[in-house]
Parts: sequence; C-alpha cells; structure tokens
Amino acid sequence: MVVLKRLFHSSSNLLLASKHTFQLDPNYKFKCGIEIHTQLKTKYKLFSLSKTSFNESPNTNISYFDIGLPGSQPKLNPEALLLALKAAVALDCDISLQSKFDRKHYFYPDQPLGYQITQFYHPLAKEGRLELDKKFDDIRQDSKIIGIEQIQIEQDTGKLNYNKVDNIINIDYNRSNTPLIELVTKPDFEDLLQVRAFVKKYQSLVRHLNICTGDLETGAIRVDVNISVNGFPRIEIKNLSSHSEIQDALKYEYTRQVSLIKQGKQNEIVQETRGWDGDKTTSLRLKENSVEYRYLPDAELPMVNLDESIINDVKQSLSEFPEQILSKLINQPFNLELKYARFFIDNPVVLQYYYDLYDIVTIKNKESVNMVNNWLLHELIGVFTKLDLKLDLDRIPASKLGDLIMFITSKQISTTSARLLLMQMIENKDNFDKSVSELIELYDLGVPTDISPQEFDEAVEEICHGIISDNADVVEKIKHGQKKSIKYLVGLAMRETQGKVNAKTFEDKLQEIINTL
Ligand SMILES: Nc1ncnc2c1ncn2[C@@H]1O[C@H](COP(=O)(O)OP(=O)(O)OP(=O)(O)O)[C@@H](O)[C@H]1O
Ligand SMILES: [Mg+2]
Ligand SMILES: [Mg+2]
Repeated sequence: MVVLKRLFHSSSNLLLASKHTFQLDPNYKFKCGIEIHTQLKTKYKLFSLSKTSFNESPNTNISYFDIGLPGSQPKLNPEALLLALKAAVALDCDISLQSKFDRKHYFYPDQPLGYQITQFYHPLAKEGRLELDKKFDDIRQDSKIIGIEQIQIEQDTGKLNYNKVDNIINIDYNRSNTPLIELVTKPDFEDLLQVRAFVKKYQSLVRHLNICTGDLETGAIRVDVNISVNGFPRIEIKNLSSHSEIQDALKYEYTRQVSLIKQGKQNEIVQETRGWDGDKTTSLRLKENSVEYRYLPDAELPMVNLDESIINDVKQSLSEFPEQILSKLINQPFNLELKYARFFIDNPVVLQYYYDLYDIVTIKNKESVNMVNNWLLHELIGVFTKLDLKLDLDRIPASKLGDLIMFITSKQISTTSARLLLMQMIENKDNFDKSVSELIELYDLGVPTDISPQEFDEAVEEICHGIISDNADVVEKIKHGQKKSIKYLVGLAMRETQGKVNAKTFEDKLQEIINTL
C-alpha cells in the first residue's frame, strides 16, 4: 500500500500555496527534533566480515549473517565502534563506558533477521550538543545550541529496488548490516533555517572526521524529522534525502497542522509516522497501533566495555574542528572568504594542498598570501573547470604550483604566459614529469633573458609605437577620456609578443607615449 501510494503522487494545492509564501506564524509555535542515520565508512560490515559496498552489483558483498541464515552469529567490528566514538566525542556527548546491543523486532523484506540490531536500553552516548553560530551558519539568531539526546550504533537494512516496468521488487542485501549511527536530537529546532544549518554542519563534521561521505543524495546520511505545533502531538516524517526534501516536507507538514488547528480539527493531529512523496506527506502508520518492537537485549553480543582513557585518546586523535579551521582561515594571515574556507573544510585534501602551497610561497619565499589564494582558488581551479575535468591535484603538486608562482613574482614569466602554461601543465600528461623551467623553455614562454634591460625597454617601446600608429582612432578615444580602451592596445601588444611581456609593462609604456602625443 505504502509503495503504491508513493508511486502515484498527486500534486497538492496546500503545498503549492505554502512553498512560495512560506513563513512561520508566530501564533503557531513550530517545534522540531530530528533523527539522522549516518553510514560509517568502515572497511567491513558491523557484525560480519563481508566488505561494505556502495556501488557494487547487487548481492555480491554479503555473508551468512548479513542475510540472517540460522546458525550465523554477530561479532562487533571495532572500527565501527571507533568511528561512532569519534562522532560522539566531537559532539560533546557523555560516553557510556558500558553499552549494549538490543534487537528491535519487525518484519520487512529488507531485514531478513526479523529484527534490527540497535542500541535501545544502553546506547553508546547521550547528552551532546552542537552549537550553531551566525558567523558560520545561516541562522537568524546569533547562536543556537541544539541538544543531542543520544547516539546509538545500529545495522543498516538491505535495499528494495522497485522495478515499475515489470512490477516487481528486487532486494539487494549489499547494504544489509552496514554500520550506522543514529543521532537523535532534542526537539530544540525553532525554525527551518536552524534545521538546514544543523544538517549542513553535521555533514561537514562527519566528512571532516572522515567517518562518512556525508552525502544525502546517496543515502549515506538519511534524515527523519519530527514536528509539532503548539504542543500538539508530534508527527514524524521518515527518510528524507535532500535539504530541499527536508525543507519542503517540514513546510508542508507545518502548514497542514496549522490549518487543522485553525479549523478546530486539532484532534485529527495524532502521533503518527508519515512519508514524503515529493508533493505531500501521507500517513504511513499511527504511533498508537505502531509495531510493538519487542526490544530485547541481544544475547549473542557481549556488553561493550570501554576503558575511561579511550575518551581522551579519541579526543587527542581528532584534529581541529571545522569551526576552528574556518575561523583560522578567514582571519590573518590567510584572509580567505568564508565560502572558500568552507570549500576547504569539505575538501581536506585541497586544504592540505593549500597549507603546503602557503608554506612554500609565503613562509619560505616571503611572497604575498594573495598569490597563494589567487593561484589556487581562481587560476588552478579555473583551469580544471575550463577543461571540464574533476579537480585532481596529483596533476600538479603544490611544489610545482609554488615554483610557477615564484617565476611570476620574480618576473621571469608574465601572468598571461603563466596562465597558458598552467593550462598545458594540467591538460597534457607528457608535462607531468617536467619542471616549470623546462616547460617555460619548451613552450618558449619566458621573459627574454638574453637581452639587456635597455634592449628590452627599446623593444617594448618599438612595439608600443607601432601599435599606437596603427590604431590612431583608439588613441584618440583614450585621449578623450575613454581610459579603458587602453586595454585593447595592451591586448594587441600581448598578442604580438605571445604573452612573454607583462601586460602592466605594456600598459605603462603605452600610457607614457600617449601622454606625450
Ligand atoms: N513535541 C515534539 N515536537 C517535535 N519533535 C519532538 C517532540 N518530542 C520529541 N521530538 C523529537 O522526536 C524524535 C524522537 O526520536 P526517537 O528516536 O527517540 O523516537 P522514535 O522516533 O519514536 O523512534 P524510532 O527511532 O523508531 O523512529 C527526537 O528527535 C525528538 O527530538
Ligand atoms: Mg523516529
Ligand atoms: Mg529514532
């Protein structure tokens, strides 16, 4: 039934009305708490020795236990425990030195054991927090603390694939028994921006801790939201897989509940689980007659006993947190814009590259940090974009980009030539092993060195005179105040010299001659 309902969406006027003009009504208090399922990036599954797999042919990474064959037994993967601990410590939770696993019973074809192993009575961690800060997060208040109720370790299920053409459902058990943590927040969210900011910050954190890919689209992170209005029962909306789905589902559900209250139909708001079909929420099951999960301690899994020292050990193993790094990057000496600092947080390899380049250019060679920022964030990333290539820093190690920058600052190559060269360095695999000076030689891009400065000046002057006499109309415009037209003449000079001379040199010389006319 649920599947059928999900297959046949119909658009709803209620949602359309709410989507475009959405605002919370101060008379109807929005309250929300969320549950986030996070797939842990372990090598093996939670309770078996089959490999975790994310993009493999169906049913190729499964063991007897993953598909619930009788006689097979679970054994806890310590790597999953460690990754879960990292999240719990980073979120300031109280870690339970003794935690246990329980069985949550329900039938569904993606859950062949007939129960899910989770932590119900004694979860790994409780009472944490994540602080949102207006400086870094898109919220209205200066800061907002979201309390974390608990973090528990549990198994993922298999995956049902609906084949609408043949009207069949295929089950892929590759995901079955993949380690997850479920994080449950307190109902602390007061508006939609806070929800978005929290999920974004959490994504950034798990990526930074390297415990999950942090992607919503692939299902590595799945969000359930719970929403209530003016103290009426909470409604849960399960399995939302993008920020826009979360926002749209919350807007729809808030509008629906407010409208029921306004019509005096508040008794129709009952604690229930609803699904989001892209247009509207629909009831999946009522909590009153919801499945009785019959939680029981899992007798096959021993208690997890942690030594007190582990909390400190994990703390020490964590590097700086994203917010500390952001704060560092947007201030002296790096002076990065927040959006670029965020990009680095989500791409730790690029961040390391940035630090390496900074060391070479700024610390070792005392050149400006602006050169580092500009040549990494604009020029280098720009080349990958232009070539329609995925950013692959192996094509140009930081030391090589550093060399190129030093050739520019020492005026051995013009900025224009350096741009051309950078393109060649990245596009052409034959260039990967060649040094910057070899490449300058190869492409004949260096500022001529075999002539004296005086000869060089004379050559520049001659070129400028030639261009000025061939472009009398442009010169007239410049003399009459159209100062920008000089760029056109500079362009001609650069073309003539194939970018070997700096644009600034030409601009100064052209201006100097024009001033005398
Ligand atoms: N009045 C409320 N309004 C909105 N959200 C609420 C309210 N009370 C509790 N919540 C939120 O509901 C969620 C309850 O999650 P929890 O995992 O504890 O239970 P559950 O949803 O009943 O169980 P399951 O994991 O089986 O879905 C929490 O995120 C909590 O913050
Ligand atoms: Mg729930
Ligand atoms: Mg839950």
